[in-house]
This record gives sequence, structure tokens and C-alpha cells, in this order.
Amino acid sequence: MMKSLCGPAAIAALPRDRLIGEFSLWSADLANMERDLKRIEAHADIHHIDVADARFTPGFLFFPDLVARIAKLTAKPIHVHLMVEAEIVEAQTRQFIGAGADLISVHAENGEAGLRAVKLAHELGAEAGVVLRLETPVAAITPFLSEVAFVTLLGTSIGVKGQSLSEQACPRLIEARALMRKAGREADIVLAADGGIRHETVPLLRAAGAETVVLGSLAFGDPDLARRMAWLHGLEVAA
Ligand SMILES: O=C(CO)[C@@H](O)[C@H](O)COP(=O)(O)O
Repeated sequence: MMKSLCGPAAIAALPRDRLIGEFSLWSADLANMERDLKRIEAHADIHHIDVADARFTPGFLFFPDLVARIAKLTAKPIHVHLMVEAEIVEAQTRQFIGAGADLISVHAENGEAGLRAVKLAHELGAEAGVVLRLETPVAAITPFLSEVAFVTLLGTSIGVKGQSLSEQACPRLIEARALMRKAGREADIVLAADGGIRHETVPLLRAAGAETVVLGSLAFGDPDLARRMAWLHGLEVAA
């Protein structure tokens, strides 16, 4: 399937006047990925692919050849979330951009190596973002703010699906937005919430300033995706 836009242009073209639906392919039926990609193609704004190294995270998730195959089956942008140790983040950035990622998000906990990976992503023609574990102080995103187009805050423990949203998730989004504003980048950066995305939590996250939610079971478990996405797109942000 041909993409009309790739890399930074694809990310810049995401809608900013409504909530963005980012679909987490970890929550697809992994034995029927092609079928699920066809089902969500008209509904997803962006695909979210979790990559985990079983060191930064409890287990392994996704790999470049699989992402390259997925990239051939969709025209939607691909966001690769690298949940990996600092020593491999640059190599993984290179490999997943080679596989077709439009946007690579690295963890702020990777420090200087994460910043180098962001620069590398740009050099390789991709967009870059930063992600934060739930337990890391929000201020850790600050060194990344001048460089990234996405800030993603985890609302649950890293690398485990099916969890409930932490009470800290909404205050942390508000804090992240204040830092984006202070850095003069509020209009340029998309603020995303990942983990614990449920029917009851999406309005709360939206009201706290989330512009994107990473949908797992809420999307893949819904038999009526058109209705689910119409509901999601209609949620207002707090004044
Ligand atoms: O990374 C995560 C969760 O941390 C998501 O990408 C999962 O896909 C979420 O699945 P659900 O818990 O919403 O079913």
C-alpha cells in the first residue's frame, strides 16, 4: 500500500482539532495481523508499535522484519515506541527506521543516548518523540522538548497491557503541557497518553490535555469501530 506522506510530513499532517486515534498493534490478533490491519485502516490515524528488549521491560515485543512487513500493508504512519536500554537505542532507531517507521519515540530515561537517537532519527528522515515511564519525574522530558514532535506519557507500568490507569496520569499530562508551553513548543508537540486507555479514562485524559490516546483493547475489542471512533473524535478538550 502506498503512503502519500512519510516521516515528519506524515506526522505534521495528523489532525490537531480532535483526539488522534493511535492503534497499538500489540493488542491486535497477532495471528491475524493482516486481517486486523485491514479492519482498522479506515479508523486509525497512526499505528503504534511497542518494541521491548526484555531488559528495560518485562518481555520482548516486535522486531524490524515484522515492522517492515506491517509497513507494506498500511498507508497510515507508523510510530515505533522503543522501550530499550540506552546502549542499544541508537542501533534500534536505525533498524526500525529502515523497516519503515515514520516516528521513533525513545525513553527520556535513556538520557544522552536517547538525545543522540532523536538526532539520528532526524538525520535518517524520520520524526522523533520522547516517552516517559510512569515513575520518572515529568521534568525528565525537558532536554528533549526542543527536538521532538511527540511527547508520550505512560499511564501504567511499562511493558504490560491490561492495566488500570494510574491516578498520577492526568496530573502528569498537565505538568508535561506546562513544560511544553514554557519551552515555547506547545503548538508543535503532540501530547499522547499510553496505557490504561478505557471508555471511562479517555474523557479524563482528554480533559487533562491528551491529544492522542494509544488504543489497545478499547479499539481491537470493539465490534463497532466506526461508532467508537466517532465517540473518540467528539470528545472536547478542557477550556
Ligand atoms: O503499551 C501499552 C500498554 O502499556 C499499549 O500499547 C497496549 O496495547 C495497551 O493495551 P490495553 O491495556 O489498552 O488493552
